[in-house]
Amino acid sequence: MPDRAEAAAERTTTTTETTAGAGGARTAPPAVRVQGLWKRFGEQTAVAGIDLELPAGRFIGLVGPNGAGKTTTLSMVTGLLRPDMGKIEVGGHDVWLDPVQVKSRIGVLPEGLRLFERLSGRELLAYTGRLRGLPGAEVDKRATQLLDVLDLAGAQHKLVVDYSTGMRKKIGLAAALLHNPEVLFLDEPFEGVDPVSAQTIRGVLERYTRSGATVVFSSHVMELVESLCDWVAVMVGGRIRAQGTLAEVRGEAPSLQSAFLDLVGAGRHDSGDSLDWLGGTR
Ligand SMILES: Nc1ncnc2c1ncn2[C@@H]1O[C@H](COP(=O)(O)OP(=O)(O)OP(=O)(O)O)[C@@H](O)[C@H]1O
Repeated sequence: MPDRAEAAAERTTTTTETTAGAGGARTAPPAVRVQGLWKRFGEQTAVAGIDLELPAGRFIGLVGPNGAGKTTTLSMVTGLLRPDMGKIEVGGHDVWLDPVQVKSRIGVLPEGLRLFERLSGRELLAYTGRLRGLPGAEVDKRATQLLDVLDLAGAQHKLVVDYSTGMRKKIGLAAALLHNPEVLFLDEPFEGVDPVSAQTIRGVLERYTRSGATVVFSSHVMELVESLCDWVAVMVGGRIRAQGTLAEVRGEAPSLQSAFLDLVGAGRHDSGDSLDWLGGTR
């Protein structure tokens, strides 16, 4: 009998969606399609031949333990890191053969976000908007709205170098959203963000996906993924262990956290009992 991890892996679904148009049913490409993706760093295999099909218009969580390969995967999918092997498409366009098409359609908030530190928040948005080819007046309007919604209006003239971790995440998110991308990729967007700002970011992202756009974000925080995402991919040791709707991946487990612990085999780890010298009387 398969264990819960195997059963969840078997629940993996293919999710090319069909939309009914005036001329009848047509197949919309998935937001992201990954086939046979590999990346090695020397002896270390970070991503071991994964296939992924992320449906459009969903809030998608990419979850996995430390070192699972999430950042490496997102870096390859967003055109920041060249794969050793494999094919990646975003909205039907090949990321590495058609990079301009892809980059005009995506927004990215990468891990270890590097920003133009000597610009103010507003200048950063103005610069990003012009790089994206938006007219100046439109950039001004959108920047003002984003700064307001993300509660950065008061800090808009401060240099980015002086921003806190959470403020950096928020200005990075504003820059990633400015051109209204079809797919938004976020690596740990809530890390270092206070609960009030997290709620604001959440509201912005929920509104964005309701309009038909796709969010793909990586996180370790299962409660967050469970409350935000309607579609989940679980990565362990460079491989995809399960992908599908939240309900499919959760299966019979009481929570995503519990399904995740089963999938990563957490029950087989020493949970600290061997540290018998730690604590107690000295
Ligand atoms: N530039 C690099 N050089 C060498 N090894 C790397 C490099 N980048 C990643 N790795 C290795 O690849 C594996 C996957 O790393 P990655 O950062 O993609 O994992 P992750 O799932 O994002 O982890 P975390 O949740 O801890 O951020 C790890 O073993 C890591 O040490």
